Formats: sequence, C-alpha cells, structure tokens
Amino acid sequence: MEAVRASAAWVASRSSHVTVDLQEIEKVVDKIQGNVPKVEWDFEGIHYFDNGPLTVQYLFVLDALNFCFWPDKDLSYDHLASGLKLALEKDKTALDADRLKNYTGPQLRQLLNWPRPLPIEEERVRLLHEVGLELERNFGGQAANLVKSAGNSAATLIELITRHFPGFRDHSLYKGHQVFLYKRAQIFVADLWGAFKGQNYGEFNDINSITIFADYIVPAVLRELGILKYGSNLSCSIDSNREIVPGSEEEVEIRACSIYAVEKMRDLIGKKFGKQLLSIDIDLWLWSCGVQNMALSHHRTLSIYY
Ligand SMILES: Nc1nc2c(c(CN[C@H]3C=C[C@H](O)[C@@H]3O)cn2[C@@H]2O[C@H](COP(=O)(O)O)[C@@H](O)[C@H]2O)c(=O)[nH]1
Repeated sequence: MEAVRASAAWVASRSSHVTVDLQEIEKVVDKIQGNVPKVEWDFEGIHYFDNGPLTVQYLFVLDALNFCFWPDKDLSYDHLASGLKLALEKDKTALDADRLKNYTGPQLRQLLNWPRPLPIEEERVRLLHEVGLELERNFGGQAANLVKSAGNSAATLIELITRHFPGFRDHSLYKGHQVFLYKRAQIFVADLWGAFKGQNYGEFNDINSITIFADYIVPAVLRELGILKYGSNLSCSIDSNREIVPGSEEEVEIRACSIYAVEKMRDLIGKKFGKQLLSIDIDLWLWSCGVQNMALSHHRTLSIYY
C-alpha cells in the first residue's frame, strides 16, 4: 500500500484547505501514552460470521456496498451489515454470484429490509452485478477463492481486487497527480483480518502495510481532536452541511490528510513509546468514537468509494 501512503503524503505537502497539525498529534499521543484503546472487530455484534467461505462472500458484498449512507438520515452502516446478515441467515444462497448478478434495486431494498430507495441505489446495484459477474468469471463464483489467490498478502489482495473489480478503484486526481485511497478494498482486508482473527482467510503476512480507511467519519474525529484544521470556507461548508464535490481539491485533501495524519501518529507512537501499532487498530478506535458521537459534523460527498 505504498502507493496510498506516498500519494497521501504528496497531497498533505501541497494541501491548502486542510492542514495536519503535528503538534496536536503529539498531544494526543502523549495523552493516551501511546496506548490506543483496543476496539474489538464487530464490537456492535452486527456482522455475519460462520468461520468459513460464506463469511468471506458476506464481507466482500458488504464492502462492495459500504459507502454513502448519510443522504438518508435514518440509514447507517449498521443497517447494511445486519441486513445482509439476516438475509444470509434466512437464505444461504442470497449472496451467491448468480444471484448477485441479477438483483434489481427493489430486490436489494427487500434483501436489506429497507423501506425506500437507498442512496445512489443504481450504483449499488451495478456494483453488485460487477461483483457477481467477475467472481463467476474468474473465481468460481466465490470471494474465498479471490482471497486464497492472494497467498496471505494484503497488498496482493488489494491489487487483485482493484485489477478485477473497477468499482473498488478508489482514486482521484489532485493537481494532475493520481492519488490512491482504496478505502473499500483496504477495509475488506481489515474485515477479514478482524473477523478471522488473523487466521485462515484472515491471515496476512503484511497486514501492517494497510493504512486507515478514508471515509467521512474518521476525518471528522481527527478534526474534533484538533489534528486536522480546515480553512474557513471549508469549515463553513461542512458545518452547514453543504455538499463537497467528489474529486474536488477539498475532498481529496480531507481524505489524503486523514491517511497522512494517522501514519504520522503511528510513527510517533513507535518512536516515543516503542510500540508498533497497525493503522487498522487506530482506525477502529477513531471510527468507533466517531459513530458514537452523533453531534459530529462530517463532510458530505456523494461517492461510491466511501
Ligand atoms: N474508517 C472506517 N470507516 C468505516 C468503518 C466501517 C465499519 N467497519 C466495521 C469493521 C469492524 C467494526 O466492527 C465496524 O463495524 C464503516 N465505515 C464507514 O463509515 C461511514 C458510515 O458511517 P455511518 O453513516 O455513521 O454509518 C461510511 O463511510 C462507511 O463506509 C471502519 O471500520 N473504519
């Protein structure tokens, strides 16, 4: 994931709407004495898990659809995770590749037990079809085979996913340069690692190469902590819930600076306290704080990537 780390640092060094405050990172690191509170994967108890290939299929579909819940104020990630779980418990074939290929918008809503159209529903349906078709074409219909073919390497798995499934190619152009963020591809690896506790389908010998997942919750938490500082126009847009255009400098800076800031935090914890943390652990801590703080205002961008 060197490309993610390097391009995020490149953006952070040229950023004008968002600043990473290194002193504030140090204050936070000192305050917690380098001990990032441990948050268990599935602390909410909402995910499907059976320790086998169906869990892998579930997590892949989950992360294919793991984006943009905020346009519906009642919808959240929890509904997606628990909706897919219930659907699988009712019908073990619900996420088979040949079914994924054919879902319509209303059928997806029914699957998730959601009473009205989902945000960017047509894209969600298109992405489900893409997953079903490509799994069938190259992986015998099973996400578990995709994971096996990565040979326990997180970086290889992300490369395979982004090569085969265009919907996971989360990148942007910034001042003419290509910036890689790969939020949903990386979170899929982290979900495997968390669910299978680093064993079996969750065993990756390079799990430390993963960065945080640049969504709309973690940046809001970093801003609240004082680590990210926004210029006055951007602050005003976010605090008044104005949408931030996908691919705009502001949007790319928010996401890339979040990745960069957490990498800095991780380095500092290593240097000052001699602890080698994973970005995944810092992400889950920050994310869990963010989703429990209803008052946090986050940036709003219509996007299939996060
Ligand atoms: N950085 C980061 N972003 C994450 C997650 C997760 C869930 N991860 C699961 C893995 C283990 C745990 O047990 C979690 O359940 C979702 N998101 C993002 O949040 C946003 C949804 O927010 P809201 O609208 O309030 O539900 C949306 O962009 C979604 O893509 C994460 O872990 N890290």
